[in-house]
Amino acid sequence: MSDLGGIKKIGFTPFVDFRGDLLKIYRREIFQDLLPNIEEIYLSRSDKGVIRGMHYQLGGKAQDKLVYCITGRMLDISIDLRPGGGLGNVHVEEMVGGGKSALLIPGSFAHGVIVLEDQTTFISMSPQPYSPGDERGVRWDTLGVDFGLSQPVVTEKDQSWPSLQDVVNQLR
Ligand SMILES: Cc1cn([C@H]2C[C@H](O)[C@@H](COP(=O)(O)OP(=O)(O)O[C@H]3O[C@@H](C)C(=O)[C@@H](O)[C@H]3O)O2)c(=O)[nH]c1=O
Repeated sequence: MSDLGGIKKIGFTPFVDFRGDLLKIYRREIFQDLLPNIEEIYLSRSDKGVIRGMHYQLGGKAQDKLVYCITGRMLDISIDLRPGGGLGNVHVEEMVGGGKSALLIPGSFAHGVIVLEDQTTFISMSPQPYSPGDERGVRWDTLGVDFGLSQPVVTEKDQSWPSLQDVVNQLR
């Protein structure tokens, strides 16, 4: 397990045999301090150019996420919203389907994905429930990163979040 400025990257060793392989992406024993119980699991599928996020839930409703890319390819984006030196730091991690690692993103980070290939799917597991009334966001095109997207596919909700700078100023 490696620490990427507050985000954890968890490596797995697949069990491989002549039929294919088996990858265990959650074991309570390994996650007992970080993610002892899973409350919700969802699967998300998107085509190339889709942007989801960058979402977070307020205070007591903050949602930790264990994210694993099953098929396709995507950029996983985490934004540090903890008060302190790292506030506003953006971490971009490319994830490929069937890869050997997952990311654990604490609820104190905003999270989103930028999808690089059609039929990209990922699984997300959380120990806290989705709480739409407590959801907030950061607008994807204010992160200071050029994602080189020619035709972004984004919801009205996600296009109308405040800029990263505004969110940072609010949290300072
Ligand atoms: C995420 C989520 C959505 N929904 C519903 C609400 C809505 O009708 C529909 C689509 O919701 P959204 O547009 O918010 O879905 P989406 O933009 O995919 O939101 C997700 O983005 C990724 C990057 C994350 O990190 C997640 O935590 C979550 O915020 O699904 C749930 O019922 N439970 C959930 O946990």
